[in-house]
Amino acid sequence: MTTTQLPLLLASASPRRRQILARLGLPYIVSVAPGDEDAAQAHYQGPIDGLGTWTATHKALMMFTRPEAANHLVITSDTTVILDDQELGKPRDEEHARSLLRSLRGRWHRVVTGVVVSTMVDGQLRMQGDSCSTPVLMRPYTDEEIDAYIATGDPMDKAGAYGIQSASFQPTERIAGCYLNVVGLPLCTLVRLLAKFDVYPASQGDAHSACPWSELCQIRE
Ligand SMILES: Cc1cn([C@H]2C[C@H](O)[C@@H](COP(=O)(O)OP(=O)(O)OP(=O)(O)O)O2)c(=O)[nH]c1=O
Repeated sequence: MTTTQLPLLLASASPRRRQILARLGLPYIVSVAPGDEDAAQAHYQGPIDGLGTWTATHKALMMFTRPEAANHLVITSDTTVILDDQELGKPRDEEHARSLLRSLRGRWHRVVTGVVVSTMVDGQLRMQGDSCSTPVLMRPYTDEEIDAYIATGDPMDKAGAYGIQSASFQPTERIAGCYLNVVGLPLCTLVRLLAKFDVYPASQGDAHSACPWSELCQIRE
């Protein structure tokens, strides 16, 4: 079987990633990689910008412990929010969310998403990974806005405790790169990785946009 014929499996619990991947027009199934990502990340010792790709690789390896991953093209990714060379992670609780949002207020930081595409065919693992980095400037939101946003529950499953796509909070003032990367799955990076397996999108994206996939995917929650 060639990799072109392998069905896609998105190994992710993130509803955003599911929505974004659908834009390629390719059929895919979804499963969730087992394991504790935080515990795994505690062993990481490389440069902070490599953490996303390292964690996406870990998620792929965990996924291949499951029988459903065999004979699939498995997509994993991990989004990290980096402020002053520190990875902020997801909030542990509301107080942590408040402190993360205060530390980001009015500041430029980076959102780095690592993406890995991999296959296990006849016991042979093949893996391609890369990352995408987007500088993001937060607007000077007030403490009251932070509290109102936390009350929605939205920050709790998100790196850095924010969703750029939040229509009510709208936390960012400017971004200098890929929007979908911030939401969790840079299609530009993914399309490049899929091409290494001879898999190409069924849909074309908006060929006139700087990133052909960005305009299509302005997800709002
Ligand atoms: C910064 C930012 C992050 N996020 C999300 C993307 C990711 O879902 C999440 C970061 O956590 P991840 O660990 O990357 O992903 P996940 O745990 O949600 O899903 P899985 O590991 O199963 O694939 O934060 C946004 O939705 N908007 C944003 O603006």
